[in-house]
Amino acid sequence: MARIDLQSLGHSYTPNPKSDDDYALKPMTHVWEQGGAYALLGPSGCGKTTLLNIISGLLTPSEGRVLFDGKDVTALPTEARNIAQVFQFPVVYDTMTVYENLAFPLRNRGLRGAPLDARVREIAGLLDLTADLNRRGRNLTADAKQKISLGRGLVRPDVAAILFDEPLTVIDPHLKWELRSKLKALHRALDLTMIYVTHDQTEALTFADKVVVMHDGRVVQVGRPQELFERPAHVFVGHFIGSPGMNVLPAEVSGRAARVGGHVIALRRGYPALDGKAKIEIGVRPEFATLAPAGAGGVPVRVRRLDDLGRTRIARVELSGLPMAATVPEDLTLAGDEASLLLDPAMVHVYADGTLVEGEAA
Ligand SMILES: Nc1ncnc2c1ncn2[C@@H]1O[C@H](COP(=O)(O)OP(=O)(O)OP(=O)(O)O)[C@@H](O)[C@H]1O
Repeated sequence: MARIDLQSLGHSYTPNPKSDDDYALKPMTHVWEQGGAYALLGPSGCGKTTLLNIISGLLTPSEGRVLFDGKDVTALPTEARNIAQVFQFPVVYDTMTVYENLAFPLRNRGLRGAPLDARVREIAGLLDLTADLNRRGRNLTADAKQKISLGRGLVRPDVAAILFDEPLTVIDPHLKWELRSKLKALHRALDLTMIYVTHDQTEALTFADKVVVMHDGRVVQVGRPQELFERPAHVFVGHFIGSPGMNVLPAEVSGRAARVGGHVIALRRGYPALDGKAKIEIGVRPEFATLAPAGAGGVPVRVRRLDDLGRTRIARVELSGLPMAATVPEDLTLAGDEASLLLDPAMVHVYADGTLVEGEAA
């Protein structure tokens, strides 16, 4: 296991980058703590694979350094980095048994006899593969093969880190949930540094203690799932995480008030004069915007639609013509399309050019 330091790390696929746009990974500094469960989350093309390939040694960064436990590994190839990787598609030897597949990475490291046998059986047990140990790889389903790939990634106790690149892509939807929870349990049981790349927020939020959210080649927030939900550091995080995502509205902010289309919205924190050139917005998640009968206080809105999402009902409303989503309390009945929106001031955040502005505490 290792702590991984990324120091002023950036990558451009073009030889002489001139502007930020030329970087697939904009220069950043970040620490992956030893034993942590991290997810690298972001949409297609945001730079996840580029970053993962730099950590694994498949790609040499155009700028900056990668350190494993303080040792500079930037120029070392994958084989010299002592990491395990699990890819989207299973890597399983068809002619070998499940046991041999799991034992293979250990044998390669010189392990033999009882310690090898104990570790193979431990990992097989954790992945529910004990009954399959004597079956050949070729006779297994895609799901089972990917479980073995996971096992082969997890089996070596001495790895600096295990890198997972969208490992559940080929897994049947109903098994995904099971494997996701299992990976989380495996992380607890095995105390390994794990980095899990995905574009799927559910996978990231269930697996990781800390999620690194990427957007357009930049790390926009590193935080626990709850922090990403309650305090998105960037409007992108607000949109990307949550369903529906955070409401973002253009606003004028001064002191403890935001003005949106002539209505005043109270803020928990105070804001100094904000840069006149920046685009100022407020963001509030639907979970912290509650619909109430017209005249109940809050800001007046027009209800356009109610969506029943099973456990909750979401209202699509307009505030001064701006679309928003809000939570509908179970017992609310509306007469007509006029209503009020009650916003939790502690959960209304202010953004300048997309980035969270820290207000002054109450
Ligand atoms: N070998 C390459 N040469 C030039 N540009 C590349 C290369 N690989 C990736 N890119 C570009 O770098 C950017 C980041 O790509 P990357 O594959 O790292 O993103 P990603 O988040 O992993 O996306 P996906 O989930 O689709 O794999 C994209 O604009 C992509 O087109």
